[in-house]
Amino acid sequence: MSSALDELRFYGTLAATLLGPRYDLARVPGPPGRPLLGNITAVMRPDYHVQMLEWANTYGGVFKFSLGFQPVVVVSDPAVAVQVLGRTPGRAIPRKCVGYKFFDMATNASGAHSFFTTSDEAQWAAVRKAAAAAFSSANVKKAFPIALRHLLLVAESLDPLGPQSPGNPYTELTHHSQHHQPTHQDHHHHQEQPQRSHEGGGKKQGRGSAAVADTSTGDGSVAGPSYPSSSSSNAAAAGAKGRTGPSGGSGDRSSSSSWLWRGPDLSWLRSDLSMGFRRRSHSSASKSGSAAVLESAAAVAADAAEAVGAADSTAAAAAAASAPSATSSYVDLGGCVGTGDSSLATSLSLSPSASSAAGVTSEHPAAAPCSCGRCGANTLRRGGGGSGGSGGPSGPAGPAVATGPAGALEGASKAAMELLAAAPAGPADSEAEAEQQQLQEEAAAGGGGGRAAIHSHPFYYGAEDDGDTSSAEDTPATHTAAAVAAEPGPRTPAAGTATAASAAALGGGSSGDGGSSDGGAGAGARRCCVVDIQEHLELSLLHVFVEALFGVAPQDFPGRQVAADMNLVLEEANSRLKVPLSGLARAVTQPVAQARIRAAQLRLAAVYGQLYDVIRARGPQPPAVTDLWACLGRVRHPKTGELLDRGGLVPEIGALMMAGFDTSSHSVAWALFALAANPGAQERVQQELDGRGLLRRPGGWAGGLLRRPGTAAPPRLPDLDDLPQLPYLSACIDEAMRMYPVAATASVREVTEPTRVGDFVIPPGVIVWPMLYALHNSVHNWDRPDQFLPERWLQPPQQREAQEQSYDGTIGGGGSRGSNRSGGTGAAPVGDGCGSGRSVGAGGGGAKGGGGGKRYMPFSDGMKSCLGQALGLMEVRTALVVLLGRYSFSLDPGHGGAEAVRRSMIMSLTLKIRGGLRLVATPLG
Ligand code: HEM
Repeated sequence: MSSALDELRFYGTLAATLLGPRYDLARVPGPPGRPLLGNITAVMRPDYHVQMLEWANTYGGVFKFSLGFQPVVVVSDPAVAVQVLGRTPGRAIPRKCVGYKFFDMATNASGAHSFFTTSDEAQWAAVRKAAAAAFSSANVKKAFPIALRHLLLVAESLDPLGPQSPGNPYTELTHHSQHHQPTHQDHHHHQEQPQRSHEGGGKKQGRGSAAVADTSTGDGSVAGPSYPSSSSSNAAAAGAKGRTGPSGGSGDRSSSSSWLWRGPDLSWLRSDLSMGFRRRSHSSASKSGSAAVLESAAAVAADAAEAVGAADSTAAAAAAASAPSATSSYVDLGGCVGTGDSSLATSLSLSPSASSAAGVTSEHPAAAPCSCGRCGANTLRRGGGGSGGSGGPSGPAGPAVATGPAGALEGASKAAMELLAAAPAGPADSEAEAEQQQLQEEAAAGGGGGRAAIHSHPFYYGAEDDGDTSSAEDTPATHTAAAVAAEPGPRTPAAGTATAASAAALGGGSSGDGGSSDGGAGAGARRCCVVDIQEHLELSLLHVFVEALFGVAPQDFPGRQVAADMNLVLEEANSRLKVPLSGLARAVTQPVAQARIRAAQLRLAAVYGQLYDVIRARGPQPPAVTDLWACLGRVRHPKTGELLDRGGLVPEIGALMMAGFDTSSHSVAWALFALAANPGAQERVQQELDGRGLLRRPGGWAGGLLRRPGTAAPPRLPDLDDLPQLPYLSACIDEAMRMYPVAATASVREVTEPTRVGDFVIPPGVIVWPMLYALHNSVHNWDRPDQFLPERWLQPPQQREAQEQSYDGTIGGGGSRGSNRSGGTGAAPVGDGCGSGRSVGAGGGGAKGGGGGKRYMPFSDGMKSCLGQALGLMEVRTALVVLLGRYSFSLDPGHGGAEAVRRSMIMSLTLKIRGGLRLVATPLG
């Protein structure tokens, strides 16, 4: 109700302003609007940023549209954008972040503002200052091994036929995402073209093949049956979409509308709003989730302080290594979760023994197909193989198809298995085996030496030692070792056999780099897997966030539920942002949907509250401890001087979480999309990785015919110093972030006093919106903006500048286009391997607005620019190095081509792909 009053008050003020003195608003060009509605109908689309870009191309770098009575001035002129964003508080134009009040929905349940959503409150300055210390390059360095570990696990999970680390939380995503739940968007596509399956389609292609282009024509040439539409696939999709909890449709990432179209789903009523963190062990199973977390919090804080005080980093590593092991593994939630049969809360409280009693396994998940008979979890879908290996129609999806390992084993030719088993191990084997042995020894020793940095982290959130007998393999440390050890190459005999057998069963259908798109007699037996990469990245980078910045082990964190809830709430926030008073209207017309969103909000708030408890339980920290949780714990209220209480800190925790994983995960997803759609660029990245030993190399050969699976040499693990040494990869990242700046609509401001924006004097109350998507894609700012051209970032700065001048558009009267880039060779990059590459932009004279301009600012600019830029870039680069070093990616033909994917873009705080980004991941080597 208070937010409704806020809205009414806002429009009252605005009306008074507009009836007052005259301004230049009427002179600002823009699309004609309808009486009363203005342009609401034009922007009531999930990809409204595309509409804004069209208007920017038509009306120029400063144009106006209206949401009912609310005028909005959109800025894509670089010089004016910089002026509006304000580089320093003193020079900033007076404004507040009015649009962002809706995103308070995602940061807390009470409607209080967080620092992300304000810029004028004193508390913003206090929190920003405190949090900034946590994003130092030293802390980014500390976060690197954590990010690497999670991303290795993600990489491992993309090859479900390969060995999996026990409890790899991403494997279950992969396997669920073998099935595709048609989204509303898909229905549109399906109307346009024959339905298709991802199931082993003979038209799957590998690197360099042209089939992606073929499918982008939407000609329906990809053979295969229709998507599964049975309840089993619904259940699987529910899992895949993170609908793990009682929120019903909340986990469906396809769109907020999806759950509306599905009709009322009252399963959320069974919600357990408390959603405590997961219990850790047998003994803690009787305690509340929070209690279990809090119990260990003090130990973590002690470790942290001790680590800081320790004379060298070895001591810190030792402190972490000596932390008792986590005693619970991720529970394979199976396909049943999200069907309403069991809530995540219930699943989370399963102790390891209970898990195994329930059939939960930490073995290769494919060895444990869900027995529910409905969800079809763990059945595999493969491109270029199986029944579709020869280009013929593939078998129907679902549990009935023996596509899992059992089926693979059954179907495997015994002779092929023997041949593969008998093939001599090449040098790669022995090397890799030695490496595996080393890793296992390290893991057994609890980290230390060599790659110990990966295995240990001073803030590793160890469980209490309660005599639990769970294996130490469950610790994140050994996950890393296992993940690395599981790189194709050395295999345990069982896994190797299964893989070989499966590969044989796949019949040599090629989706590999041979480019044979029709399966059949591919030179190497390849397997590939269709994954919703967005989902993997969201969850893994959320885990990185909580582990690196809050010192909370992901096992203790309901990551899938949080990601799903965040998606739901953010989409709602976006709709409210566009349509005035829509929140009020929806509360009346869609009470069930609104209640579901409210439930998600409350769950999120409960999670933030638990993180607050963790911070307080660890107690005050010495100034040398600069981890985010410690920094936040020190923030004092600017007026009272007291430490921020729960009401003050919870919204800030929520804001940081909101800002901290959605952005980086979708930046990676967009880069992978761009590279999947541009196989030539992808190959060049991989050549670059190869040059630094970061690419998985082909393995040995069996009988001269088949590449012997399991013999590929694992790539070297990247270290932080590798990241800036990959110029072509950096260029691809820059280009992907240019075309798809995830925080595309960030930076919405309301001017609070008469303000000059470009040539126009704008009255207070008007929303001024420097729109990054339009800035990055406007024809006025870029040559061929709709083309993915990494090369444009490789030119020497001077040449680039000259080129920029040559297509210096009509906006800004020849103003400078400070070509900031995200690192590497960019102007004035800050720091080292984790360097943010932040530059202040090569502003030149003559730009309209007088401040110079930057036409590339994916992290925004000015006093509210991204705090986590260095961390975010490190995550993006690490993810791409790890994933592209092990797989080649192509678009799932089911998407209907690259253009169709682009048409599925939605803006939901961040730019994402409705229904997920499905990529075919084909192991290299
Ligand atoms: C590639 C990844 C990322 C991108 C593209 C990105 C982009 C942005 C952008 C455009 C803004 C400005 C929003 C505005 O103008 O209101 C912003 C703000 C912010 N970002 Fe990021 N971000 C990324 C990663 C991160 C990470 C990993 C964190 C860590 C927690 C983070 C924390 C923040 C915070 C706290 C703010 C608000 C600053 C303030 O309001 O003063 N970001 N980000």
